[in-house]
Amino acid sequence: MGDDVPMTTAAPEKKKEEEEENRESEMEEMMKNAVPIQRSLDLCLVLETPRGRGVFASCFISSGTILDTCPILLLQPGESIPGRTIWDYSYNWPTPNSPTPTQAIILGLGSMFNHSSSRQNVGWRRNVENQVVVYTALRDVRRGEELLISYGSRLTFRDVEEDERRKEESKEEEGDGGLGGLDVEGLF
Ligand SMILES: C[S@@+](CC[C@H](N)C(=O)[O-])C[C@H]1O[C@@H](n2cnc3c(N)ncnc32)[C@H](O)[C@@H]1O
Repeated sequence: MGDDVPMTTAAPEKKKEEEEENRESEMEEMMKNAVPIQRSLDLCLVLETPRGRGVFASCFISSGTILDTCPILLLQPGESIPGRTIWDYSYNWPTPNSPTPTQAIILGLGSMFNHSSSRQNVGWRRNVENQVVVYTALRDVRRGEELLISYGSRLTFRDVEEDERRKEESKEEEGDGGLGGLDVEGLF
């Protein structure tokens, strides 16, 4: 008994190492398909604006900054969702095997960008392969300015900018003047 060599811990240790190596190579494999996410920390959500909730610059943002990379929820062609509201948060999305585009719900902050016909300062681009939308500052943006995209010309709601324009026009006719933009710099 005294001369017996005790069982070493080498076998379980080796097994552990192998498992760790396997985990690492599985992870490496998985990371080959990773989509890089770029986003700015200089954004905030303002809850009550004439357009509802909106995304604003909490610091100066320089032209060309990637503001966010948002994943999407792709709907099936022809898929219908009861209720209208969700469609206000969807974009047309090309589908490889279908002649007609389907709809995609934009997840994250992407769904919070409001529309402007004349003062948009954010551009967006679909990355169809990775199923993300990338939002980029089109010009320098001041702290406190709202970040606005274009939804195109077929709006499903009454555009506050139109109302503002009409108000300004009637003011101009009365001898007042100037088109104002929403600016919440005082809030920060
Ligand atoms: C994608 S959501 C944007 C986030 C929305 N403001 C919220 O609070 O959830 C689109 C909706 O925002 C509102 N909206 C966006 N731009 C607008 C604008 N220029 N005038 C009025 N409402 C606007 C409309 O209600 C529209 O259906």
